[in-house]
Amino acid sequence: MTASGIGDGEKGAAALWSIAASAMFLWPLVYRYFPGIQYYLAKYCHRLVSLVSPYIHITFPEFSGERMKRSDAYAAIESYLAASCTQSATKLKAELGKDSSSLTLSMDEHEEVTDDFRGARIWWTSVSRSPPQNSMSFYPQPDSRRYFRLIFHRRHRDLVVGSYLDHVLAAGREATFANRRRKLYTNNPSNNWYGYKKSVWSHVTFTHPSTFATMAMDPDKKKEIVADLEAFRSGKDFYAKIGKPWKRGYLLYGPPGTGKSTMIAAIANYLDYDIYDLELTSVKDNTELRKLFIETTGKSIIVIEDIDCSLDLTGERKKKKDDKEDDDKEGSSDGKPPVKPPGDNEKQSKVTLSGLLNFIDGLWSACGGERLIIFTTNYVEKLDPALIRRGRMDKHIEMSYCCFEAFKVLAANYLGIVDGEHRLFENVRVLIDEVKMTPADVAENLMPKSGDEMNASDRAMAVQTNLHL
Ligand SMILES: Nc1ncnc2c1ncn2[C@@H]1O[C@H](COP(=O)(O)OP(=O)(O)OP(=O)(O)O)[C@@H](O)[C@H]1O
Ligand SMILES: [Mg+2]
Repeated sequence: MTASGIGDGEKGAAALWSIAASAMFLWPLVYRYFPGIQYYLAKYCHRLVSLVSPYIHITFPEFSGERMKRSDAYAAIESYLAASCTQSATKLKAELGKDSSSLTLSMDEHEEVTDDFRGARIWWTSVSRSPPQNSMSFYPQPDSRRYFRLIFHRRHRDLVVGSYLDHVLAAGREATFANRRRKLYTNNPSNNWYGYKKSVWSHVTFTHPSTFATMAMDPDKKKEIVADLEAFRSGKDFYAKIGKPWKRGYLLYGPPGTGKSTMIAAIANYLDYDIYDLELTSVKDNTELRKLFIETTGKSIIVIEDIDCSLDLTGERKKKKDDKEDDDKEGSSDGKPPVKPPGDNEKQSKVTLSGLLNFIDGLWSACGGERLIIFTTNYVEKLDPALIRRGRMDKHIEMSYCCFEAFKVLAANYLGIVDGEHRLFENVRVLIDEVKMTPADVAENLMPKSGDEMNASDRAMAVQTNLHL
């Protein structure tokens, strides 16, 4: 019986091996004649599993909206998992944290962690799928697609969908904001020759030290600006109530060296916002401008410096042979002038004034909210009134020559002289109103020139001498 049993077992094993070998042999043939079979097999297997499995899967892809924009939900989940679940993860990735001295850990790809919420156990997996590689292609391969997968038991469905996901998104957003290092973005030049571009913005960490305390300007004006920023920051409900998108436009105008760029840095530091420094002359057309806008995040400042140099507002439009064909639909009909980058006609940007107006307060400008848009110019009178009317540029701030109050701030910053207690201050007070000197010029005179050679008095004297000239 034993012998016959062994014999049957051997026969069974042999039969199994022969079926497996036949399957292995036949599979390429089946695959060849029914190329879509893999898809159907996977589909029906999945259906079968979901019929018997009590678990529900939800995926959160990194890019949504036809890959136009990185998903906020994905970013929030990434931060949430980094903050609350990395203890149990064994594969982690590290990045520099907010102050650049400590490292922030987050979940690496293909890692799984668990989370517990009001008695329910939840599994999170980070997945990355590479697209099929085409070794013969001249074009760069697209990036891999990443997503988070959430798995939980059916009986927790209401809890997870109703409360847990809200909790994850809220905690994740908070963690993102607390951990982030502020960024200074600039727009990448238009598509390269094969039309492929990874991201419309590139960034560096924003570390400008300017603050309102170091800004040299009339103190009343300073207070007014700070109050305006405060009202904006806390005005979410108010903007919703009056039916306006949560954004505000600032126009900073004045001669060179009066602190317009310094003011932008001070505003960003005060509000703790990112800066998007938009180089308009390298934007190809209105469509690209809109794309750039969509890719900006909330709590940010969009800056266009020297707007008078970016847009030709004299109305003279260079006629090119192929102008008609090339004109952007939105821009060509209104006869508004295009942006003229200096020099190179071939690469001429086709952003129009109407495109820019749309960018500031068209329908798209409402995406996201909590954004300041700041224009700077040396020649406010050159700008089209439509561009700077209230509603687009809500607050006009004149940055002017150095007044005595501003000088006192610079003296305190550069020389450590507080409350105007210096014998030369009376002379400066009289002279500074007579001579137009920019804060940049005053600051340069107050800079120590060679180590400790020059003391505070000498530097104050240098300012006075310059005022006499
Ligand atoms: N109001 C100010 N308060 C403090 N520092 C100032 C001020 N204005 C100018 N400065 C100093 O002068 C330098 C140049 O100023 P800034 O670049 O802000 O001028 P700007 O108005 O942007 O000039 P431009 O029109 O040429 O761009 C700054 O680095 C800063 O040190
Ligand atoms: Mg500037």
